[in-house]
Amino acid sequence: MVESQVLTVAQMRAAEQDLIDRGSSVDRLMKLAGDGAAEWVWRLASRRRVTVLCGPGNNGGDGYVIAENLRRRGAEVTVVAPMAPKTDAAKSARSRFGGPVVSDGGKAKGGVLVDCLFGSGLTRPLEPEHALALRDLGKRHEQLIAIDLPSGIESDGGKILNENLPAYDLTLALGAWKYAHWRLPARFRMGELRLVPIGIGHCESAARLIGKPNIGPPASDAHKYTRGLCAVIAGKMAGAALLSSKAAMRAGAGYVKLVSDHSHPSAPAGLVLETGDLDEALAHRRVRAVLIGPGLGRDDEARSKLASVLASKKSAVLDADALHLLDPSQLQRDCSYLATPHDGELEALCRNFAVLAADRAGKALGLAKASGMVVVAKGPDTVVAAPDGTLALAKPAPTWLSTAGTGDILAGIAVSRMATGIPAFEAACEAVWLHGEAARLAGPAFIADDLAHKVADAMAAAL
Ligand SMILES: NC(=O)C1=CN([C@@H]2O[C@H](COP(=O)(O)OP(=O)(O)OC[C@H]3O[C@@H](n4cnc5c(N)ncnc54)[C@H](O)[C@@H]3O)[C@@H](O)[C@H]2O)[C@@H](O)CC1
Ligand SMILES: Nc1ncnc2c1ncn2[C@@H]1O[C@H](COP(=O)(O)OP(=O)(O)O)[C@@H](O)[C@H]1O
Ligand SMILES: [K+]
Repeated sequence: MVESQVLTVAQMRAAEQDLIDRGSSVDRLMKLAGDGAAEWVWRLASRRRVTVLCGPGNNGGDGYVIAENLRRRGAEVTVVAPMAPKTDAAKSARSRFGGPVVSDGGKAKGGVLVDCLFGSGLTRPLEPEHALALRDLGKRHEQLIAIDLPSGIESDGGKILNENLPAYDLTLALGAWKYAHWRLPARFRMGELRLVPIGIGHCESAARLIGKPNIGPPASDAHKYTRGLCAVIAGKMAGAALLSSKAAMRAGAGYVKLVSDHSHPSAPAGLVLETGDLDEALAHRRVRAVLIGPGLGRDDEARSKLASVLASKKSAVLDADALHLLDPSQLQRDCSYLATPHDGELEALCRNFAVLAADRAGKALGLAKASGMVVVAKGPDTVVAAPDGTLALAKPAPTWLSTAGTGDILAGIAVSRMATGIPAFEAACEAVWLHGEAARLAGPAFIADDLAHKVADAMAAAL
């Protein structure tokens, strides 16, 4: 879906060029973008005075289109342009604006500031005088709207290039989402996000935004085995694998087995406990997916359990300690693996698989390619990467997830989705969405046990 694609600057330029090759023009796209954005500004301003801060490039050009649109509707608009327009499209948009343009925004104040200083073309930090002007104007306006991106943000990486820049109430993404709209720290400066369409088509290599999955109830002839049997392998810390099992029981699999040497007196009655030989448990033909890692430990016994899981050639979710113990040569060809590292585990895996990359998305993609595993690089802005280079970005999840045991829940959901028989990448994206939704439904200050219970409600929301 076009609305869920997330583009790099290079992909955005190619998509715009594609539209131009089909008969559009930069001026026409700028008019579409500016008029679409003006609609939002008009509503938010509701007759208050508007200041539009315009830069030298096409982001500034959008600003002149917005300003003229508002002026024609009768709004009181001032353009502040500390730099003259440089691109042909921006110059021509400037020439069509019939209102006042000042180069110094020292006196400008009002209801709404529209930031069109720089957009996706920003390649280096703002000059100090421009950063200062933006900061001062931000203080003198009641509400701030960023066009395409807040100025001072790097589009592909989501980095904030200048300190003390304002936070926005609304950011209007033009044509398509850029990475910065969904990456940290940029995301938290943008306020509400809205997409203004300009006719950008489907881009094959684009990353996608993880949205609500369409899961559906079990088939009319379903039974527990057709829905999928998954096995969770416990280790040293009994609680972690139990948490994973509780989440797995609520995430779609028809049958969840906890293979453990512990007694688990608080386990739900519906959870099947297996205490016998691990290789025998894994050999059962109905076991469709296995989870190993939560609470596993890192001793010889843990190492041997991991070796058994990998030797069984079952589809597997590898989490926590299993990611530290993993030897690249243990991964079997033609087996489906899903790894769920947090940043520390991702670092260790990248060292182990000789992957060099700067950010979480780059590391996840590099690791997926080098290992053949689907990688869920989890954190405040989780990404999912597949070995073929497909990338999916999660929308921000509640920060209450930053509590012990929530990763065990994610791994439990993931193995349950995998046990239903869907491909690992889809299982990973569904798991990330269900995990975030369960956290939303759990409200503030939940503990991992509460989160496991809310997985059923998250499933209900996806039906
Ligand atoms: N290309 C197109 O067809 C369209 C582009 N659109 C707009 O165009 C924007 C991208 O336009 P541009 O590529 O012109 O880039 P910007 O307007 O974001 O930046 C302008 C130019 O300033 C220079 N620059 C970069 N960092 C700077 C700094 N720190 N200080 C001073 N100068 C700096 C660069 O040469 C950059 O190209 C998008 O964000 C969007 O708002 C929209 O109008 C829709 C159509
Ligand atoms: N600040 C945050 N905002 C949103 N989600 C977070 C945040 N911190 C952690 N999470 C999520 O919580 C989970 C934590 O997993 P992990 O670090 O493995 O914890 P544990 O090992 O204690 O289970 C991950 O899914 C991660 O994406
Ligand atoms: K901007």
